[in-house]
Amino acid sequence: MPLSLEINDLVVRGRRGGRELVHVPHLSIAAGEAVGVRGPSGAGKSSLLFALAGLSPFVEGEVRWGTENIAAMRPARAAAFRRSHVGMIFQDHLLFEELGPDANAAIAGAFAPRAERAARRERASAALRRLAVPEGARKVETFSGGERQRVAVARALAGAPSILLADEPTASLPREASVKLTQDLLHAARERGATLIAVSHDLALLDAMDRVITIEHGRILETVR
Ligand SMILES: Nc1ncnc2c1ncn2[C@@H]1O[C@H](COP(=O)(O)OP(=O)(O)OP(=O)(O)O)[C@@H](O)[C@H]1O
Repeated sequence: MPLSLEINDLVVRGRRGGRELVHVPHLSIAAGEAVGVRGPSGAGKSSLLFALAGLSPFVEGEVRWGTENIAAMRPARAAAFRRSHVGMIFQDHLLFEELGPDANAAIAGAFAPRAERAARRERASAALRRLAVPEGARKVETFSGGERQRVAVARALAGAPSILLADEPTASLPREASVKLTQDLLHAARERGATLIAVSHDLALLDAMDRVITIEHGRILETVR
């Protein structure tokens, strides 16, 4: 189910009573929209992304996905919401080095009920094939940067998410590979009607988005369509 995002009076802090890392008075993103987030290092882009995923412990205000305010959820509820709706691609991938691509991509289903586990494995394999990740039992520790990035994308897609949150998904990839990954990511999001929010410095990626938001010092400076 496609989900829109509505942010109201969002403040993210690194610790209780600490300084504001992010302050967004208002932001609306339509269901199925693809939005890029850019800004200098330390601007608060990752902090915003984590808050959107309900992964920041010190938030005030509303982060409403559809009718649900993830900023007000207890950690266990937020985790359940993420499992059902959110696919995340982290800046440093966070892969399990000792496992192969299939196990990595399907990992979130490891503790799911049997039927869901099978469905997730199926979607993980389909995503790996479509992203042309080398098959087989090789551990991902032997994978190149681009291959690892594609495993991380496949893992995000394996949960059939309605929300895709990506932190620098094309970082450190050569131009051709980053263009391809951007296309794959957009295609996967559009196919599902998923809302895509991608933090990036990559101009080609930003250019491919419906809208680009610029953040500086934790504040939205401008929005360009
Ligand atoms: N838990 C925390 N406690 C205190 N400060 C934090 C915490 N997490 C991040 N920060 C600070 O908040 C600011 C924003 O960090 P963030 O990682 O969100 O920036 P970014 O825009 O994603 O940067 P980059 O492009 O370098 O990844 C930085 O100054 C960072 O040092």
